[in-house]
Amino acid sequence: MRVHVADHPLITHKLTVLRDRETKSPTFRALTEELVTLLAYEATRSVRTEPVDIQTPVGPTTGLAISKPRPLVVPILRAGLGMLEGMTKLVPSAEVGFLGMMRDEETLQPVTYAERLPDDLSNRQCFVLDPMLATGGSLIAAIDFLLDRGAVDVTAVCILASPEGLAAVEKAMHGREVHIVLGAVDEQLNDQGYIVPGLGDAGDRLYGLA
Ligand SMILES: O=P(O)(O)OC[C@H]1O[C@H](OP(=O)(O)OP(=O)(O)O)[C@H](O)[C@@H]1O
Ligand SMILES: O=c1cc[nH]c(=O)[nH]1
Ligand SMILES: [Mg+2]
Repeated sequence: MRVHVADHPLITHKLTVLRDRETKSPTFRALTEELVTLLAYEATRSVRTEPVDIQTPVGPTTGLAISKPRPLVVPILRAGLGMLEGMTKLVPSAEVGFLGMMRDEETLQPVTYAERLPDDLSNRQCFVLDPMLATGGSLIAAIDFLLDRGAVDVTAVCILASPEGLAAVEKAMHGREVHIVLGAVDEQLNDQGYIVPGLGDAGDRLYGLA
């Protein structure tokens, strides 16, 4: 498993405002989108391309374009939805699939309540979006879902992770190649499975519903 923590003062600045409990939903949503755009730049570094012949106003040349089949972007509802716009701004040709998951707050186990993905993901590059990698249960379930459908290449884009969650994902992957791009790795999980210092409940802060 490859983990890349994006280290950039703009990301750190935006994360600080995002974490602040005084930051209200409209600003939280805007910052989430901006952060994803910065993280997506790194996450798409190995997006597959193919040569294309074009004519510039001056003459012919061969450039590179994102190859087919198109990359698949999968936001994990609800909080991952707040990251979708930032990602598709950068990769407008991407296809979008959806996974609805909620963590049972007693057991901390993920429950999948919705799925809308292509049946056959063989030969697809997939980008999973979820702001919070806490125990890792939701991300492990999402990645397993994609790999079981034949995805060959999975990159997760998360805003924050806990060290415990990252270790859990690594263990669950059994050497299968996944890539995780993060804004920061925080100190730890608390007894309720929240990332500390974290930013609280990302879904509630984006959408304001419990
Ligand atoms: O790593 P884990 O311990 O599985 O926790 C992380 C998950 O928890 C949050 O979703 P939540 O279950 O709160 O659903 P929501 O997005 O609808 O708020 C978050 O967006 C992740 O999906
Ligand atoms: O800190 C956390 C943990 C899980 N889900 C969140 O939204 N925040
Ligand atoms: Mg939530």
